[in-house]
Order: sequence, then C-alpha cells, then structure tokens
Amino acid sequence: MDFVPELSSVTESAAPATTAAAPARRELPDAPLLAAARGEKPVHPPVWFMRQAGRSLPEYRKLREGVAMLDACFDPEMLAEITLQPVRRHGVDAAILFSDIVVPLKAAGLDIDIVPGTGPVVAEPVRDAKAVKALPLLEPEQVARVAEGVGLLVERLGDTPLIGFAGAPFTLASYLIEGGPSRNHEHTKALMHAEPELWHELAGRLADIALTFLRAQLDAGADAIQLFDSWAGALSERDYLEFVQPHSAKVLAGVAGYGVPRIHFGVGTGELLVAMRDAGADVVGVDWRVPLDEAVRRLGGKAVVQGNLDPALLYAGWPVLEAEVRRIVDEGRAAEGHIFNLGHGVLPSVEPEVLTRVVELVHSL
Ligand SMILES: O=C(O)CCc1c2[nH]c(c1CC(=O)O)Cc1[nH]c(c(CC(=O)O)c1CCC(=O)O)Cc1[nH]c(c(CC(=O)O)c1CCC(=O)O)Cc1[nH]c(c(CCC(=O)O)c1CC(=O)O)C2
Repeated sequence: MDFVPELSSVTESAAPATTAAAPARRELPDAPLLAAARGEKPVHPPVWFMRQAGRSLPEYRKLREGVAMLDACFDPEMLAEITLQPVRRHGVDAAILFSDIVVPLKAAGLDIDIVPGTGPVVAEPVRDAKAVKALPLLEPEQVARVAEGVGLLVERLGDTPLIGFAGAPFTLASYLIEGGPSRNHEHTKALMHAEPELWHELAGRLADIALTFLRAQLDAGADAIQLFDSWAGALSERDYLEFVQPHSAKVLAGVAGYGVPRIHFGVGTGELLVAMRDAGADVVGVDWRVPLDEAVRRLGGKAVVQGNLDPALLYAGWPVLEAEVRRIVDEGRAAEGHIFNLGHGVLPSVEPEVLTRVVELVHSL
C-alpha cells in the first residue's frame, strides 16, 4: 500500500462485497442481541461472553483431546460443536464462532502456530520490506472449511444469532512483528514510527486478510461480527489515529454492505473509545476499567456499548459477583443499547456454573 487512505475516503469508498449467491441470512428480528445492537431496549440486556467456548468447559477439553487447536479451527463439525457447547450450557443470547484471530493468517500460508500456555507464535517475525511483500493474500477458498462450519451452525442455532470475528490489523501486526504475545510491542511501534510506509503496507495487507475472512463468515450466514483489536490499548490516541484507525476502518467499511452489527473491541482502550467508534463500529466493546455510563458520556451520550465485567471477579464469590452484575446493568441503562459481556475473555479455569448463573441474573434484571 503506497498511501494512507483518509478515514473519510475509506468509509465511503468501500464497495459492499460482491458475493455469489450467498445463502439468505436468517431473519432474527426478535433476537435481543440484534435489537440491542440496533439501539432498541429489549426487556433485559442480551448477554454473551468472549471466549465462552473453550478451556473453561469440560466438554470442550474432552472433545479437543489429541486435536491441535488450529486443526480444530479448520474442522467444520468440530468448530460447530465447540461453538454450540456454551450456548446449550449457559443459555447465552449469542454464539461466537470458535475460531482464532490467527486462523486467517494460517489459512493464507503463514508459518504460525498456537502454543498452549503462550498463544500465537510466528516462526519468522515480519521485520522488513521483504517479509511484508512476501505476506500472502487470503483467498476465500482457503477458509472454506470455516465457512462450512458457519453453515452448520446456521442450521443448528435456531434463533440464536452467530457472531463471526477477526483480529484487527494492529493486533495481528503485533503478533507478526513481535513473533508472539508481547507486553510492550516495541518492535511494532518502532517499525510503525521509523518506517511508516512499510507499516501502512503491512497494516493494509492485514486489513485485506481480515476483510476476506469476515466476508467468508458473513457469506456463510453469520448475523454479526466483532473486530478484536485486543492490544490497541498499548497505543496513544495520536498513534492510533495516524497508524491504526484507517486500516480498521477499511475492514469495518468493507462489511458495511451486509447490514449486520459491527462490534469493535479492545483492551485498555478507555482513551480510544471515540476513535474506535469512528473507525466504523455500531457497538463499542468496553473493558472493566471505564464504567459504561462514563463510556457513553465519552462517546457523546448516544452509543451502543458491550461489556464490561472484570473476568477476575468470576472468582470473587456470588455476593460480590451479583453486586457487580447489577451495577453494570444499571450503568448500561445510560446507553442507547447495552450488550452484557465481560471486559475481556473468559479465563480458562472459571467454573462454568458461575457463568450460567450470571446469564440467569442478567436475564432477570
Ligand atoms: O488451548 C486451547 O485449548 C485453546 C485456547 C484458545 C485459543 N484461542 C481460542 C481458545 C479457546 C479458549 O480460549 O479456551 C479461541 C478464541 N480466540 C479468540 C476468540 C474470540 C473471543 O475472544 O471470544 C476465541 C473463540 C472464543 C469462543 O468461541 O467463545 C480470539 C483471540 N485469540 C487470541 C487473541 C488475542 C489475545 O488474547 O492475545 C484473541 C482476541 C480476543 C481476546 O483477547 O481474547 C490469541 C490467542 N489464541 C489462543 C490463545 C491462548 C493460548 C494459551 O494460553 O494457551 C491466545 C492468547 C491468549 O489468549 O492469551 C488460543
């Protein structure tokens, strides 16, 4: 990419996807998640949890025995079953596709794996122009098995919406440049500032990959999407606006034509809520550091928000947890719409029964 698109040009120019005869999207007019995302106040806040599928569930651990994480993500029947497990168990108002932010990078041919206890690890970190230019594009057929899993879910989910997702350009770039999880993202920020053209070319390619991945999920019938910029909170607002927002905007604009809710979330992003909403989000995910009514104020008083229970409080015992859930639902009333969620993903050792009880409480408020 030899230029940085101005935000306005990106949001107006992105043509809706030219999709083949995509299966008709399910009509779920009464789904609380979609109503809340539209800014309608359903009877109670809809609730789902990031990382609701996965290690916190014994039935997940049993099914995954002997199967590598990324193999599970490309097995339609397995990824569908894993996605359904928390929906059956907890009665949440949405399913989130069991996949991972590195799945499209793996599908495109990158040498990347997920190391249990560590996270995504890249064999050869991307640090120079040669490596950036070698970054392959993602072809839709390379994620056809994920799309097949989405198709199975659309058949099996009844009237529960399915949220598809992708990682945002900055978070994906950080994994590629650092070579794995990073606390300070120093190589990423150094390249961003010292070689801005190279940064924008890399971020643009990652935006294209994320967009292809989201379109494949939407063409297969996903009812909403979430763009995860988990590590955007490491950035100043100035750096986010200059180096990141245009590329996340390209992804969010690229799926605007589907007319489904676009949720945009990052961790530690209290100072970036407006910039992340302006990237093209219909719903802004908030972590536990900013109360939801304060987040709504920062967003100009009108916004649909998602969050924001601190996952650590799932270990604090029911009296504490109940009070926190009630406080968050009260604060969420300041928003046009509120989707109850955690402020980050479910931690692997959380007792599943606690999450089921949180769903029941939110549904009673
Ligand atoms: O070991 C396993 O069984 C797989 C662990 C697992 C991964 N992706 C997964 C799961 C299911 C689960 O969370 O239990 C499955 C996974 N990864 C993700 C999602 C979407 C969501 O969070 O709801 C999901 C699907 C969750 C669901 O279907 O409910 C997205 C994801 N993967 C990743 C990130 C970025 C990040 O967290 O660093 C993010 C962004 C969201 C977030 O921040 O949670 C990267 C990633 N993938 C993975 C890991 C864990 C590595 C480890 O500690 O073993 C990590 C790093 C980490 O979580 O610290 C692998």
